[in-house]
Amino acid sequence: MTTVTNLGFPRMGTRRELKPALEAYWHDDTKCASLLDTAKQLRRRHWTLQREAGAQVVPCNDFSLYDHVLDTAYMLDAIPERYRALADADPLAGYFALARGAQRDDVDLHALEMTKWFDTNYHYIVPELHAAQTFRLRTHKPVEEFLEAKAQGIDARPVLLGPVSFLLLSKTIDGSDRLALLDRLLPVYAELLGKLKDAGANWVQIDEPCLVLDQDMDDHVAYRTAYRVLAQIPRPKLLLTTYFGALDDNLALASQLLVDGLHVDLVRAPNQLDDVLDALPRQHVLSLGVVDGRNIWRTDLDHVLPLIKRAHARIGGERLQLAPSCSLLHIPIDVSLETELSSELRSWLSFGRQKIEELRTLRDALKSANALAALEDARQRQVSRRQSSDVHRPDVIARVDALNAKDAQRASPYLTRRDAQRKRFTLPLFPTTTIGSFPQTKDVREARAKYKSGKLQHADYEAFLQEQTQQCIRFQEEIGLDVLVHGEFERNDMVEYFGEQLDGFAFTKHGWVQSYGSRCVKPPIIYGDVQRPAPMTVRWSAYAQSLTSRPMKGMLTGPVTVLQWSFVRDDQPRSATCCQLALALRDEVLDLQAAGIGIIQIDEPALREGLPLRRKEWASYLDWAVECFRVTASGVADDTQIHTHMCYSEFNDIIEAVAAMDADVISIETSRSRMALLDAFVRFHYPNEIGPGVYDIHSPRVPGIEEMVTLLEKATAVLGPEQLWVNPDCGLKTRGWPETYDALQALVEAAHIMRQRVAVVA
Ligand SMILES: Nc1nc2c(c(=O)[nH]1)N[C@@H](CNc1ccc(C(=O)N[C@@H](CCC(=O)N[C@@H](CCC(=O)N[C@@H](CCC(=O)O)C(=O)O)C(=O)O)C(=O)O)cc1)CN2
Ligand code: MET
Ligand SMILES: [Zn+2]
Repeated sequence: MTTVTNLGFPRMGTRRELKPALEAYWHDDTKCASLLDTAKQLRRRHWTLQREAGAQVVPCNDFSLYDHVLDTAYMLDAIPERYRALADADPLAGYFALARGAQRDDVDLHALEMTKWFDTNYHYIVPELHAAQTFRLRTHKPVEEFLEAKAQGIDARPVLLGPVSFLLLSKTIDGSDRLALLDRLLPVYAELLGKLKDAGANWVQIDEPCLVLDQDMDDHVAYRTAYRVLAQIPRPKLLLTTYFGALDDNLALASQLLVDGLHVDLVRAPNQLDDVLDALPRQHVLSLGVVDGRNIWRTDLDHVLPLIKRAHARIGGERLQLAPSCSLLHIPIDVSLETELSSELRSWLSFGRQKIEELRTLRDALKSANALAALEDARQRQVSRRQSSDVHRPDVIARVDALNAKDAQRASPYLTRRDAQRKRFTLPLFPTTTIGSFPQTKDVREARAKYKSGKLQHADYEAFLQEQTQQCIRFQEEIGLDVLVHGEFERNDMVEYFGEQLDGFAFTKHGWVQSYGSRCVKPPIIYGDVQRPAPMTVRWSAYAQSLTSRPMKGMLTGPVTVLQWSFVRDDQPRSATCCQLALALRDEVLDLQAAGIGIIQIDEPALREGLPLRRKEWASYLDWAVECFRVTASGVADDTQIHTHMCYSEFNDIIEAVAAMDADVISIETSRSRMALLDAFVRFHYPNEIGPGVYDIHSPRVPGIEEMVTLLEKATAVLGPEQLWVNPDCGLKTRGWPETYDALQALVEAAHIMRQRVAVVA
């Protein structure tokens, strides 16, 4: 009979219980037992919840105290030498040191790199390997979590990150070939699988998400080798699990690997079903990802049921499993907690629990007529969404339709604008600025929490924010920054803040999704046509400008980033929604200009992560993404200076698109790479101005003046001094005031030194 399964569950808890437990332990390591106890309770609660919702197979080892890639590296003992003493003495402290670094007594360890998990807003820790890397089983976490579930009467299916994806998601520090380590890695996977079998596991979900990427011949050989070796040992059955896209040209390979079943993503890639059915070996189990693990909409069951029936007719119920498209890590847990949403909107939504319930309905619909009522209910929800006048706004559609090429084009070419702007602002060489946010201290967050819960009056909250903004501006003036910012104290998050003010958006109370470690975001939900009922940032920017005679930079989040970090409607192309956002933000840009704000920054840190996973789809994405940015930015006069900001980006592949954005100034993150990320701009002869970050804001460490001067010298060696700005890598919201004060003072001093050096040469 067809089985309802799940591939992974959020870890943080419906009330983010894991977050304070983690942060308490990081602050005070005597809280260790309490952290582990919270974690155990969460696992138990989540297994029970999934069973109650209808999952017959629930995952284990999907839980993590920080990140599952880090767990895998740690388990395999793939930890760099510098952490080893600490990890041996105190395994938990060693584990977190890899993720967060450690400074105490005689220990000073920096953290491993963190990067985006495929095209999600989740970040994983990048394992750091080298040519002489060896592996062994350092922990038995998957076995322990399997036994923990078993003790609770649950026969869970352990999740492992597969050996090939593990290597492909890692990096080597010596430039050696990651896949060359496979031979050494496989015996450890074999040992682990043997132990899982001994513990009683019948099946293991082995994730190889890299199978949806462009993979070359070497990668293919690695998959073949891996699963041939793992076929030769006594082990549980393996469900080879792929998600976030189509197998496409990797399908033949995936179906030939010596495993026992295959999971495919039919949400992102519904069209692959027939090919998958054709390729599937006769004994294989097939797991169909039919509800969207990446988004929060209820599934159109009438659309999905025929797919399932087709598979059922071909392979029968025994070999068929129904699942979310991917782990539910990327969505919140339970929509029934969102009592403040309108009941109509809520009826369109499905969070983790509801996704599993939908799978149960589908399973029931396959086998009996009893599910008719549930199907009809689901149908009504779709109809109500399709017909809602809240969703569909003819005036918005008309405005998008009326867009033309001129709307995406500044009035004059860059050099003309540059002259107009130089006349207007008379900035020195190496102008200094920051990226927008200043420390979001506990005070700021507490005041907002009190205001939102009604414990702080509106006027008092306003006065508090004004006070913060004033202090921030005084501080910037004192240390001598050239272009100021207001500090973003009024914003909870750079995306949520805008979502809260736009029509077509809804926001949740408990819809937290893990971004990295204990840090979460609450992505807004774009459910309808987007419109801006009133200016969003003008009041704070104008207030800030009124406090200083220096230029105040307006601060907006760009359309692509708002899109990328929200839950986006699935009833029209993402590009259409992005276009609506671009128009709403264009109006904001124009209102800022009208209010006298002459410099406006439009942040697009997520532009690059929105790139499709397959290269053949890049061009069409970049076309509309850049176009949307330009629609937002292009309405202004020549002497209004448009900045953009992109952090965590590798620019080599997309430099043409970045240039096509035609921002007058772009700030980027370059300090960790010691300016290496600048190479693309140099090679491309990027014509506009650039602020390469000279201060790594991800660490409390304060960079010295000379260190920043050295970075600026490097930049000046390859770009003209008149092209360069001086700024940190990103906003300062996660920093504290003391280090911010010292670091920015040093940054201004570094710019002074550069000005003198250039003047002497001239
Ligand atoms: N959307 C988004 N995605 C992003 C980024 C980003 O800035 N935004 N940056 C990159 C890195 N990701 C990050 C993600 C989250 C955080 C972060 O600091 N998150 C905060 C929550 C931020 C927030 O929304 N805060 C709200 C709510 C704060 C809160 O939890 N309030 C408590 C009470 C707090 C108190 O009394 O101290 C409550 O409501 O219970 C606010 O400031 O208003 C956290 O997890 O701690 C930082 C970086 C990539 N993706
Ligand atoms: C993740 S990019 C952040 C940009 C934003 N203006 C800030 O300074 O926080
Ligand atoms: Zn940034």
